[in-house]
This record gives sequence, C-alpha cells and structure tokens, in this order.
Amino acid sequence: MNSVSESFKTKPITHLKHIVPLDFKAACNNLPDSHTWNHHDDAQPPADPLTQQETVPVIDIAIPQAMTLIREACEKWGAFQVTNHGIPIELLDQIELQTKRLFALPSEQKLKVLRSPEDFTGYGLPRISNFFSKLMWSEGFTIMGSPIDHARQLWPNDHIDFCNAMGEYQNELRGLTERLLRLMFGSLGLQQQNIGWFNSEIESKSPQAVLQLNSYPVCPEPNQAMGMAPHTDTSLLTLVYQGSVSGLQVFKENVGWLPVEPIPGAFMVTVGDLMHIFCNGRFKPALHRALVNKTSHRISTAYFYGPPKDVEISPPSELIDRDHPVLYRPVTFKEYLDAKGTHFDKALEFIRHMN
Ligand SMILES: C=C1C[C@]23C[C@H]1CC[C@H]2[C@@]12CCC[C@@](C)(C(=O)O1)[C@H]2[C@@H]3C(=O)O
Ligand SMILES: O=C(O)CCC(=O)C(=O)O
Ligand SMILES: [Fe+2]
Repeated sequence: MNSVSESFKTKPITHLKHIVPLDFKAACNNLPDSHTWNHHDDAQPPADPLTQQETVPVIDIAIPQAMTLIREACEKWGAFQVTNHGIPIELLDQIELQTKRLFALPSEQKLKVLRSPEDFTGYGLPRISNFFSKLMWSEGFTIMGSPIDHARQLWPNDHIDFCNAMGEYQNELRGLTERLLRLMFGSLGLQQQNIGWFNSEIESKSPQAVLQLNSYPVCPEPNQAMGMAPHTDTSLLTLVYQGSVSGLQVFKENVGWLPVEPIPGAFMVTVGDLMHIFCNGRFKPALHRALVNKTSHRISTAYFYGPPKDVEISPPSELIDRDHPVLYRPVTFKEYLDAKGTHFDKALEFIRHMN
C-alpha cells in the first residue's frame, strides 16, 4: 500500500457531504447557502502601485540563470511559473480535452467512481473540504498510477484515450518535477548524490505522485463562492496546469492575494510543506486558492510529487548549523499526511521542535 492510501485509511472522511460534489448542472441559477462564503473583498489585488507590480516570477527553465532565479522565487514566494520546459503543448491540449470530457459526463455516471470515505482515488470534493464550514464550487478526480479501473467504469467501451493521455502526462510531469528538484537542490548547494531518497533506483523506493484533475463549473455568484479554499500543498513540489482561464491566486505576506495569470503552456510550481521541512525552512510553502467565474468553465490539473514510502524527511547536514537549528522533527509522507488530516494549516506547528 502507498502512503496516501494508508493515511486516508487512518483518517476516513466522516460526512458524505464532504465527498459528494453538487450536481452543478442542476444548480446553475443560484448559489445555495451551503456554498455561500463570506464576501471575499480581498479578491482584488491591492491598489498601492508599488505592491501592484508584484507578481509570481515567470522563469524560463532553459536559461543559465534558471537555478538562481528558482532559488530566489522559492525563498520569497514559494512559487513561480515555469516556461520552456519541453512538455509538448499537444499533450497539454489533449489533457484539457480528456479532463473536460470526464467532467462533462452526467452526475450519475461520475458518481459510479465516487471516492469511498477511506480512499483517495476517484471522483469527489477535495480532501480539505472537511476543514471549512462552507462547500467548494468544484469537483475533482484523483489518480495515482493507472486510472484504468475507474476509466472503464466511466467509459465502458472507450477508456483507452483517457488512460494513454494520463499515463504519458504523468511520465512527463515526473521528468519535469525531477529536473526542477535538481535545480532547487543545486541552488542550495546540496550534493544530489547525498540525498538518498532522491536517487534510489529501487522500485519500492520510488517517489509517490498523485495527479488531481479539478473542475470549476461556471458559477452564478462567483464573488460569494470559493473554487478551492486557501491551503498549502502537502507534497514536496506541485506542478499546476491551469489552461487559459484565470482563478489561481497566491498569498503574499504583507501584500495579500495576487492572481497567477495563465500563460499558454506554463506550469505554476509550488513548494509544498514537505519541501519546507526538508530544506529546514529555506523555501516556504505557498498559500494558494482558486476562485471561480460566471462565464467560463475552468479546469486545472495538479501533480503532487512526494517522497518514497517510509522515507523520513529531514534536512541534510549542509542546511543545519548554530544559526539554523533543525526546525521540524523527521516525518514520513504518511505521518505528515496524517498530521495534515488532523491539524490542517497547523500541521507544521504540530511537528515543529520547541527550540
Ligand atoms: C498527495 C496528496 C495531496 C492531497 C492529499 C493527498 C491526495 C489528495 C491531494 C489533494 C488534491 C486537491 C487539493 C488538496 C489540498 C486536497 O484537498 O486533496 C490536495 C492534498 C494536499 O496537498 O494536502
Ligand atoms: O485550480 C487551481 O488552479 C489550483 C488547484 C490546487 O491548488 C490543487 O489542486 O491543489
Ligand atoms: Fe494546491
């Protein structure tokens, strides 16, 4: 069993309302009270012209300065957009098409692959739903490894294209994520060969990655709805593809929520909590959220890259000294997912050493 399955079994979701998405087609004319959030007037970027110019850095991964730019972005923002990464646009278009095809299925069909309370793959609301009193205006489909069993149920005679596209996408995303990780480690002066879990060729020691497809249907009252509530990702690193419809925002300390404008073919890269733990606080996890809109159905994909099973994440000696004592106790992916499942945004505090 993988770490994510183990964690979901330890902490099953107790209310079905936190798993079953709304039938959005049936509810398109008014926003139910269950989905009405307090007005987020903070949705607009601040008026101050100085801070207005601030935006998540855009980095061409193929230029010589990429390593330095990535380090600066991860220290200051915990996020950046990456371009010129080599994942073909045709594949991205195909992923967008297959994702839309999935969410366009009738509700009854999607419910055939509904997540069970103690599992994480399949159709449903994001796991973080149970930490908020209001429900999100979104639906998701979560994949680890091959989606073939679910795809067969969704399209009994026609699941091959979906599976092929998702398989190829996961391979490409793994390659790009590992390339980004090598740059990030290099930028911190770390010798990659010394990071055992990142080098192992043994299958049982391979990284554990989750691919999440998100759908945000058009919404009658977007200013009072929330697509994906504010959170940091549990992963080491996440790659988000948001197509061409805006909605993704990153929170910047002392500034507020800033939009991450879609750039054709670009990925938004976010530092996850486990990376923050691994680099002893040097890179910080990005707090982000997704808003919805009145006119365009928005889809996104998020690829969460986590460490191999049973590996304890703790900082390498190069990042520890008298001025930089170890901030967090060592944790496995499963232990940290459990902590997230109980403490949510306080999970880092929960594992922090009391120096
Ligand atoms: C590997 C992961 C990453 C998880 C938990 C587990 C499986 C499902 C992932 C997501 C996907 C949707 C957003 C998120 C915030 C959520 O609610 O479920 C993610 C979460 C996390 O980053 O914590
Ligand atoms: O839809 C988006 O742009 C963000 C999705 C996200 O943050 C996630 O799936 O973790
Ligand atoms: Fe996220």
